[in-house]
Amino acid sequence: MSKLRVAVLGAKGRIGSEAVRAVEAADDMELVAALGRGDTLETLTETGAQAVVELTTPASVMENLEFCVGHGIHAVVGTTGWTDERLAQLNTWLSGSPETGVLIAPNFSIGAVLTMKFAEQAARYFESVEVIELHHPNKADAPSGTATRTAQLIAAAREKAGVAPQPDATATALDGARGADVDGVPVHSVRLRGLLAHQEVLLGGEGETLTLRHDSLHHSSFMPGILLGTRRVVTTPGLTFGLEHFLDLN
Ligand SMILES: NC(=O)C1=CN([C@@H]2O[C@H](COP(=O)(O)OP(=O)(O)OC[C@H]3O[C@@H](n4cnc5c(N)ncnc54)[C@H](OP(=O)(O)O)[C@@H]3O)[C@@H](O)[C@H]2O)C=CC1
Ligand SMILES: O=C(O)C1=N[C@H](C(=O)O)C[C@H](O)C1
Repeated sequence: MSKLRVAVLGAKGRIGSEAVRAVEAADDMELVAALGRGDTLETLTETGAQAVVELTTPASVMENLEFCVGHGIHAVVGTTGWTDERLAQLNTWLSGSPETGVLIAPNFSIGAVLTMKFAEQAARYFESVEVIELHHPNKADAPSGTATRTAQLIAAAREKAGVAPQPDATATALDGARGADVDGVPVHSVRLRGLLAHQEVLLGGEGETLTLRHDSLHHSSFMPGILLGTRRVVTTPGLTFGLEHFLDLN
């Protein structure tokens, strides 16, 4: 069987360099390009890349995806910074290339995806919920894409269940003391040397609390998800948001 021809964008970065090694080690894939900043995207067509793993920066990802989708190259995207406007733009590009698949995964770690799903399930049973994400200090964005997605899922589940806004009697606060407000869910960002990528979802009800915690201890934690996403995206046209859609969860 012929191998899937895969390219990595952001190949010199923290996660991109790990992805290069993971693709090289996968029996069913061939790494045809490993591109960094300044490298030409034409390399993707010249090398016949069928799928791209996009791990760059929010400032670069849209230009890269416009090229990939425009050339019918499937994409697996870990880069953060997704807004409704960006998703609409991407869908417009995809409508002009209906056989192309794009997976955007706020987090490729299976444990992190499950944490999001568990938080979504638990959200309607508790009065209060707050998210704390903790990352290495070189991370460019806050809150993390994972925390933003987690808060959005929680908020949607609570709205669907008709849960009242959570209690919070704060009358005065220093700017930022109560975190960022993501759809009504407070999200707190910690940046600390020694950490990689961690998240806690704190849920509180009458006389009890539930804490969901996930820790990515090494960039290898993201690789099974990247490889799974790459294998699946080539047969899944259109936009898929979240690795959970490829995990056969019910
Ligand atoms: N979904 C997930 O599971 C995960 C997502 N991420 C996300 O992935 C992104 C990258 O993270 P991380 O590796 O830590 O960041 P890094 O800064 O270490 O890596 C990004 C790399 O992309 C390069 N780059 C920038 N623009 C381009 C471009 N146009 N073409 C090719 N390469 C480019 C950068 O080059 P230069 O240094 O010259 O700027 C850098 O080498 C972030 O958005 C992060 O949040 C990270 C981990 C897991
Ligand atoms: O920048 C990182 O490191 C990570 N970014 C992603 C995010 O913002 O959620 C995924 C993971 O948390 C690691």
